[in-house]
Amino acid sequence: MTRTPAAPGLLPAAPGEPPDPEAAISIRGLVKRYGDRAAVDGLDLDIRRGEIFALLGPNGAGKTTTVEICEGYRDRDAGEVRVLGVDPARGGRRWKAELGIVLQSGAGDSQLSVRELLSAQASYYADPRDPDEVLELVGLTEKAGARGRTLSGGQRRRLDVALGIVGRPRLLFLDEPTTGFDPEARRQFWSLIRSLRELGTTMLLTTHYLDEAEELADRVGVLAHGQLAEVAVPTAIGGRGTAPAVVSWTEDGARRTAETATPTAFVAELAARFPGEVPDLAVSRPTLEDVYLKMIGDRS
Ligand SMILES: Nc1ncnc2c1ncn2[C@@H]1O[C@H](COP(=O)(O)OP(=O)(O)OP(=O)(O)O)[C@@H](O)[C@H]1O
Repeated sequence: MTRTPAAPGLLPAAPGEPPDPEAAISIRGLVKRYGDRAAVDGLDLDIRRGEIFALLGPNGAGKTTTVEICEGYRDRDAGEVRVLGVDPARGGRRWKAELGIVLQSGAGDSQLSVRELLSAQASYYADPRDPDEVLELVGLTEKAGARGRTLSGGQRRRLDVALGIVGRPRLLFLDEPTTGFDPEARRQFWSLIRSLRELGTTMLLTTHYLDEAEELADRVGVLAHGQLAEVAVPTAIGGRGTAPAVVSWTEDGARRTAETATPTAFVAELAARFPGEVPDLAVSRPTLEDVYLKMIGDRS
């Protein structure tokens, strides 16, 4: 099979070819059945080192199953999987130490202080990050002495992330990381994730927040019925990059809209009809949420 040249990190997974040893995660023909139902049904996926990859999909699509197989927590029925070059079914302690896992359920109920929890976690690793630096990175320095159970929901999630990264993982799994965050906390969390990317951490993110995927991910993959419907950069998925723009404005007291492939020319013509500003002018393209809902709808 020939591959089309693409920018690094954009090559599609190649069904039928062996797993890519250079990839952070390489999956070929993955199948996982529960009874006679396939939760994952022949999945091919490569996640490049250093990228943030968002795995999207409706409830029950197979995201958690896929991620837990990659983490070594679930077995598989068929297919090949390599995570940092190792089959997760046979991953030992050294391999596990290179993974960071931020689960949905927090670790915040402890009687230990935030710093004690982090120091305890750091002690499991050969080359951990300095717990105080991690607290700074996640914005919890002021809570270092607080007991886990006294933290707010958003602070607990930050603590979860801190626990996930203190071992200096090369690959970080983030499962619904910002559920329950207020808008400001989400923005702060996003900037934390970007800082981790700059430090070279590969991240696999599962989220139901499409704006989050759009903000953070280098590529997104849409999973439906245990198969990948599409993998692309967020701006191109579902034909977004070439979809017509929708121009809307107010004229004669009514809201007008028009679809056009040449919005610049359209707006120029429109501008010529009005003496000043075009009232309430807006130009939009389909959002990631628009195309995602269409893709999911087409497959249900
Ligand atoms: N331990 C299990 N036993 C039986 N069926 C399971 C088990 N775990 C998952 N399933 C089924 O496999 C399918 C995929 O589940 P999975 O948890 O991977 O989906 P998901 O994409 O992570 O969903 P969500 O967005 O709701 O977390 C679902 O139909 C689910 O009911």
